[in-house]
Amino acid sequence: MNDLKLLVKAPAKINLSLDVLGKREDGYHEVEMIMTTIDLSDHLELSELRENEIKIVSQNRFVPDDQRNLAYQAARLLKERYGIRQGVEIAIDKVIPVAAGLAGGSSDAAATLRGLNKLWNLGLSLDELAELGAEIGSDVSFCVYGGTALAKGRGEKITKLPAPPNCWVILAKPSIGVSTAEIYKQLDLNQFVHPDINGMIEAIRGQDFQKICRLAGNVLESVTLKAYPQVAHIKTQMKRFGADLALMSGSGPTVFGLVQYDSRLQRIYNGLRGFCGQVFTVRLIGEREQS
Ligand SMILES: C[C@](O)(CO)[C@H](O)COP(=O)(O)OP(=O)(O)OC[C@H]1O[C@@H](n2ccc(N)nc2=O)[C@H](O)[C@@H]1O
Ligand SMILES: Nc1ncnc2c1ncn2[C@@H]1O[C@H](COP(=O)(O)OP(=O)(O)OP(=O)(O)O)[C@@H](O)[C@H]1O
Repeated sequence: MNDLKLLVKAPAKINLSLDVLGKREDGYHEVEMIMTTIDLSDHLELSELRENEIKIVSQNRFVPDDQRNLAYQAARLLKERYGIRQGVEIAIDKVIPVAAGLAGGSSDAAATLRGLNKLWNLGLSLDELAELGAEIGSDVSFCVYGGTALAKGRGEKITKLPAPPNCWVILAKPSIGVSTAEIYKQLDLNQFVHPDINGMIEAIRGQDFQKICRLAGNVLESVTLKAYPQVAHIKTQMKRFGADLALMSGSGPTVFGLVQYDSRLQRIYNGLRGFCGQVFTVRLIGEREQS
């Protein structure tokens, strides 16, 4: 039987910069990334259950409905850490493509942490939720805060940044999924040029759209573009159709384009729709939402 319900939004992220500094002893890589949230969101409905269980409901067949789901792991972590005996049903209306490089699962986990903090009156701060999030996955801490940030360490050390200048974001995802672990594993640290992260921070602070486009870079492209030539093709076409920037997000395979003026949007969208599985046109969110 259901009692209280809460709706929570879980927005996707893109990486404006993604640099890898080296491999760590724990098997992870030391990264420096600039991440920003975009207006493409999953919607979660959290409902109290009388039974002491975590139930995942989703219509999307690629979303696991058991402990493999990152939202499940978030609920279990809070239950164990704070001795919660109540159950919860987490209904996930999946909008963000799965295994796409857009942190869909991580954002669902972060939204679950934020939502259950309210539903169960835990009184945790965003910083505390972000620290818990790091136990679930490297992108979860950023997703707890949202907005725009520099992420260091294995991705969990977050420094807030201002929102980039407003623009359109075109997302193009070919119909393949990419394993993040596999891409990191194949990365050759001598095979790429490091993006200028400090320059990118300056460009964001200075609201310089052209400089942002010039300095954006993702070293994981050195692996994914070789392994999946269709991703490289999308990048080339997106630029050709008129995007100011075309870059892969995370470990891919989604490519995002930034476009400042509406006049070019339709042309790029139509061009990509011709050959690419899923195409979305959205806005940057850029600013943190209040918890
Ligand atoms: C590619 C990005 O999405 C960019 O935002 C993140 O770096 C990856 O974040 P994520 O999917 O939350 O990653 P996790 O679930 O923590 O890790 C998945 C796998 O990716 C590799 N991994 C991840 C993060 C990192 N800094 N170094 C790594 O080598 C590890 O093999 C790990 O087992
Ligand atoms: N809530 C969830 N939504 C989608 N996938 C999930 C979820 N929980 C677990 N997964 C599993 O995680 C895998 C990666 O999915 P996800 O959409 O999070 O990847 P991603 O966007 O590439 O993540 P990142 O950008 O953080 O590397 C999926 O194949 C799926 O099995």
